[in-house]
Amino acid sequence: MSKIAFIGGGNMSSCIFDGIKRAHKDADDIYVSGPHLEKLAKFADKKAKITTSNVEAAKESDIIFLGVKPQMLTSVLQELKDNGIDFSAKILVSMAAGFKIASIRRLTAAPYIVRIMPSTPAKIGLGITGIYFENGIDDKNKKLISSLLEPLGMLCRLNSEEGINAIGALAGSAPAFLYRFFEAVEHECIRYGFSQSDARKIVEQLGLGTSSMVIHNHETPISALREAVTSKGGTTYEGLQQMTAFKFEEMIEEVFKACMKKTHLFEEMF
Ligand SMILES: NC(=O)C1=CN([C@@H]2O[C@H](COP(=O)(O)OP(=O)(O)OC[C@H]3O[C@@H](n4cnc5c(N)ncnc54)[C@H](O)[C@@H]3O)[C@@H](O)[C@H]2O)C=CC1
Ligand SMILES: O=C(O)[C@@H]1CCC=N1
Repeated sequence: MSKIAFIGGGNMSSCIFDGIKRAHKDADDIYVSGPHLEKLAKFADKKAKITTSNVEAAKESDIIFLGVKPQMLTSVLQELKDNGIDFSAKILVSMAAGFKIASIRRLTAAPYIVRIMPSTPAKIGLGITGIYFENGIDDKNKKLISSLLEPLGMLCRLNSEEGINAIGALAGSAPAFLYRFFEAVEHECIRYGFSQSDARKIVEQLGLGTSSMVIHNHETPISALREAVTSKGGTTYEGLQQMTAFKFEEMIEEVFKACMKKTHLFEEMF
């Protein structure tokens, strides 16, 4: 097994780390670095080598996952470069939104760079992870990196970095938008007299039942599933009319546009 490091031990690194540990029982000695050793204790409990030195983690590894926020990545890469890390035989795997391969290469001169875009449901093996391999990464390494990410759920191979940007919005950010919908329904449950605990259970079952209906009726257009709920002259129709009046589809379009705009702004900044 190649030696693996995570620079930054936050949410996403933790999801990927756990996935690797689930699927690759031989993946010992994974390095995780971050500024606060106490915050890395959960990795140490799972036999990771934890350190406050990004340089040490990078030096000791063949595959380096970059798990810091985009705003931190320039200084982290600069630090590695300034400390003499030789990237020529290493693979950098960046999960940062809006941080292009060209920018990573400018800072490191690394020849092998992969961009990935995970999502938090990866924590329970139900994520969607976008992956973009640049030319130059051989099939063996493509297979290896893919095998590290497959435990996270669906792996979506993309042909461009713009594809990574899109999947970042459509799959990376979208859980936040669905949570916002769930929060609003939970709020309505309470308005109509349900306890907080019952409201939560209703939202959980609503999400599970509805997405399961979509999955179990794979050949059926989602619009047909909606129509099956909407009795002619009935109550659902009135609710949907309100969604139309509030320009629901236009709102969703604007939501994703805003994500993409920020991603492109990041790309110009870094
Ligand atoms: N949270 C999400 O749903 C998704 C996040 N991403 C990307 O994943 C990356 C990480 O995001 P999260 O895990 O959500 O953030 P996070 O805030 O949970 O993790 C970032 C980690 O970096 C560490 N850190 C800060 N400065 C550092 C330094 N100088 N050296 C080493 N470590 C340092 C922090 O202590 C923290 O543990 C970001 O680039 C983000 O764009 C991508 C897709 C989805
Ligand atoms: O909010 C963000 O910037 C990251 C990228 C996709 C999901 N979370």
